[in-house]
Amino acid sequence: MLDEHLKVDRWMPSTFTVWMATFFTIVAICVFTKKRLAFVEHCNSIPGPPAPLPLLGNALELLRDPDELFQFLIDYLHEWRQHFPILRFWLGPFPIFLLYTPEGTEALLGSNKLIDKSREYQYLHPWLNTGLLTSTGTKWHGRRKMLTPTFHFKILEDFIDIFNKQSVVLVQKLREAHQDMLATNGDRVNLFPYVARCTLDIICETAMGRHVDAQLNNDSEYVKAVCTIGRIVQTRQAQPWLQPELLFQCHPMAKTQQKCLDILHGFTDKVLQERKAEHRIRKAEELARKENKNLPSPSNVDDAVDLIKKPRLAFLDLLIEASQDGTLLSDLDIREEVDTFMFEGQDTTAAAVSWCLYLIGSHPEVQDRVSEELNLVFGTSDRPITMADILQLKYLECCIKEALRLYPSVAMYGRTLSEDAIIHGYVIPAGSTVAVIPYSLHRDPQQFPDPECFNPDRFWGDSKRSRHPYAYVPFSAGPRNCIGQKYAVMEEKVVLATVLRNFHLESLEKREDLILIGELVLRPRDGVQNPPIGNRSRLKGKRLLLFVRSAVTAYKEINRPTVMEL
Ligand code: HEM
Repeated sequence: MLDEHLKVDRWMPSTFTVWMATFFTIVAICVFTKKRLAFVEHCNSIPGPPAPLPLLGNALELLRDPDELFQFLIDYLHEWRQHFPILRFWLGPFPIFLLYTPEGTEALLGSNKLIDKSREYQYLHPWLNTGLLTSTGTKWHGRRKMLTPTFHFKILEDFIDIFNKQSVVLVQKLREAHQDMLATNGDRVNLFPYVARCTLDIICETAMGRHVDAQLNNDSEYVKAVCTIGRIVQTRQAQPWLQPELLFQCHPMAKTQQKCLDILHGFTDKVLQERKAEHRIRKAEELARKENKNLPSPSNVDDAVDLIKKPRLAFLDLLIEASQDGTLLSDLDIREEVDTFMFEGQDTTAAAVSWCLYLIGSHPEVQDRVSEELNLVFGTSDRPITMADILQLKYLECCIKEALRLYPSVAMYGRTLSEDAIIHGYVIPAGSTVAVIPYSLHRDPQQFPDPECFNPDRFWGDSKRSRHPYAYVPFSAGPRNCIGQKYAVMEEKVVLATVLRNFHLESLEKREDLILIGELVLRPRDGVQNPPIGNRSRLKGKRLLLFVRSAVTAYKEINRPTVMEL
């Protein structure tokens, strides 16, 4: 009995211990509060609106309908930039600093140290894990070095066939949509999903060497999963209560996400195993051929690229090659990179192509010049587009660049600072989120006079020389710029040229009437039809309109005028 009493006593803290624990807790709270107050005071010395509520900051001002949020932010920045070069907001207890000047953008993106992605990217982790887009530190450095050769010009050249093939399907699908529309006495078709399915087919074939045939079969499980998971990520980014993992797991969306992940990862894993088997056979054949013919080994990079480039390989094959039988990259490593390409390479290009079509369709004089250029390069032939053609389509390239200036596909990208950074003379403390807003940056009147005007000539010839190197960053810039930039511009050129060789476009919706949504990509609210998440289905209205006729009048009949929606 006594023994038991003593046992209990041993576990009871003495009064001294309680006093010490209380004392240290109070000291810790005081130190934390002092530090926090100094941090808040410091952040508040950087230009920004007052934070009306201590814990919520400016969150309530930003808690708006998604239809309004992007426009609100842009309008706010437009006013703010007249007075200050940087904008600080408080998102709850976290400060976020927005950049929209070339100098500020250079300070962030030009740094080799500030390469950590911001918190918002973590919702991509279930799908992409930590691939090139979401990784950091030594992992990112190693991967970037390893993946750069897979975007070599000679390898991209092989993809032109795929760009051509899928663009032709797009034209065929637009024709069918046009016919359906006539048959149902409609006057418009939503163009954006057609383009999105085309870019999905392209990235799937170039990244994995497999067809998902999104254009021919938009009921595909994989296609639906890609679209749905994109919606889930952007929903979580916009809704703070879905961000903590624990709360998210209680929401039905978590189940939907798991279903999508099973489909997406299952597909990539299956293709990976098939391609690895094909790779082994190819290697064995290559070895046999070499032994027979005693072929010399490659003497420089170009020869080496030549060697791995035949027959046409997808990015996945190049990763298998680079993995050195799993010693440098495991199957999981390869999967996260392929999934990253699938994510980064689809919506971004779909938005870029669609915006460019919309803008060209709004400016007849620009469209005339594009048509002239197309006639010059292709005459009356409807042959596929070659690399030589792509290099000649200079004015079309200016249109692509100017469309990306006005409507950059990635409306915002952010970093978490791993150390203090000095931007415009302000010390931005380590741990903060800093984001570049290309939409505003690209409208700096010093760099782009009359910034709202769609004028592709801004990019003609040497005109970009007079601009700050960080004034135009649709593909980001510095060490973490877009690895797929060349691929994207080549793809855009082929898709646009193919559509414009077949249709004449006329946009009916005025730019000032568009409602912009800045989610994973910048899109017009009523221009994209996404599959619903779970049971929620959103029916889209009809906003961005394109008036479509036959394009190259020299050799194609002019169809009855019709109207298409973007
Ligand atoms: C018009 C089309 C595209 C645009 C506007 C675009 C834009 C961007 C931007 C702004 C970033 C930086 C994001 C950040 O810092 O968080 C980025 C990164 C990246 N992009 Fe693209 N992109 C496009 C197409 C593509 C394509 C087609 C691919 C692949 C096939 C691709 C692959 C990547 C990857 C892997 C990264 C991460 C690079 C790194 O962190 O090292 N992108 N892209």
